[in-house]
Amino acid sequence: MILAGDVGGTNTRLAGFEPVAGNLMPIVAETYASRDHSSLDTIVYLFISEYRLRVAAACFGVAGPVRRGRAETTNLPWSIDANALAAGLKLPTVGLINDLEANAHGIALLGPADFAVLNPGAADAMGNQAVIAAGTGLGEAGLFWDGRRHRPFATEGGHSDFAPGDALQIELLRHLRVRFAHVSWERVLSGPGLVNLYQFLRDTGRGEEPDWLTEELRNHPNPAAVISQAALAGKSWLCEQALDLLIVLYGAEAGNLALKVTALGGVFLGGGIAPKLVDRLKGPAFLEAFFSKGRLRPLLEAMPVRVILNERAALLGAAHCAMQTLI
Ligand SMILES: Nc1ncnc2c1ncn2[C@@H]1O[C@H](COP(=O)(O)OP(=O)(O)OP(=O)(O)O)[C@@H](O)[C@H]1O
Repeated sequence: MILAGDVGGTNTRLAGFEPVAGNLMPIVAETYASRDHSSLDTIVYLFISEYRLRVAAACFGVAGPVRRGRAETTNLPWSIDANALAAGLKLPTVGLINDLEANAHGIALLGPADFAVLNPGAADAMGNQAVIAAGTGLGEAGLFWDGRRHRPFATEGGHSDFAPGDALQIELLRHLRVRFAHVSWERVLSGPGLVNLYQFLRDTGRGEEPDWLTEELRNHPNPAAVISQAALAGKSWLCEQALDLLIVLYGAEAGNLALKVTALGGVFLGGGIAPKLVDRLKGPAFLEAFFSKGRLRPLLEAMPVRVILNERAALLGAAHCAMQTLI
């Protein structure tokens, strides 16, 4: 059995796959609330004992930078050590990679039904690719095209400086600088980022917060979902403004990443938030922000842009990396 993990600030997804004729057949899968557990190791041993798995190879994609087989997860108080996991699993090695790198490995294993197309791009699109994923945090990765295949690499681009694009966003940056010494893209483009956008609009007098919303935001464990669901249902003008701003910022930063890796082979939106907002992402605001890069606009228009709808993309990518160690 191949054990794969996608370790995020909110969700830790684990799955067991059987390699069948070079393909990965999913056998068992489970999603755990990351914050309910003290470490990844605890969840891994729980999963293995629950399903009585015999693990031949393992790889985990984790939300944070990985250095020399170790990772401190950015939005969780966890330290992950590949050697300790390997010893616990009685394996010679365990793969530990960034979760967006795992996502990037997973893209080649998906089919057309796993994507929603936002921009078709050039018919002969080829070259580097990029993945950007807003979730609990903001992950970004590139896929270098070596002339024969794509080679994924992790970045920490989500922690680069937020660059405002208009007067409202300049005001947003000023507002957030009071709270955060460093205002990264993650502070405005993620689940907690949506809450920051909403609070900015509310606290700068852009609209009234009705009592029912105050109540829901106070009591709900997932305020980002409250805001986006109220926006999609047309129940709150303030929430709609916050969601509209998130969509514009998603387009702007996806375009920044696309320029940085010259992603003529395509840009992919991963993570848990994009699939919930596909209809909004298909509206004109996302692509307009993606394209609006001055003289390079035609280059961006040639790039295919797709949302990854399959929530197991990173798991598949991690499983694929683990399978390579068996060959
Ligand atoms: N309907 C929704 N609209 C907007 N945000 C949402 C919605 N539902 C959940 N979220 C937010 O999505 C985030 C979780 O995303 P995801 O499922 O990608 O988690 P994750 O893999 O643990 O994250 P990461 O890998 O970024 O650490 C949470 O911050 C949550 O508040």
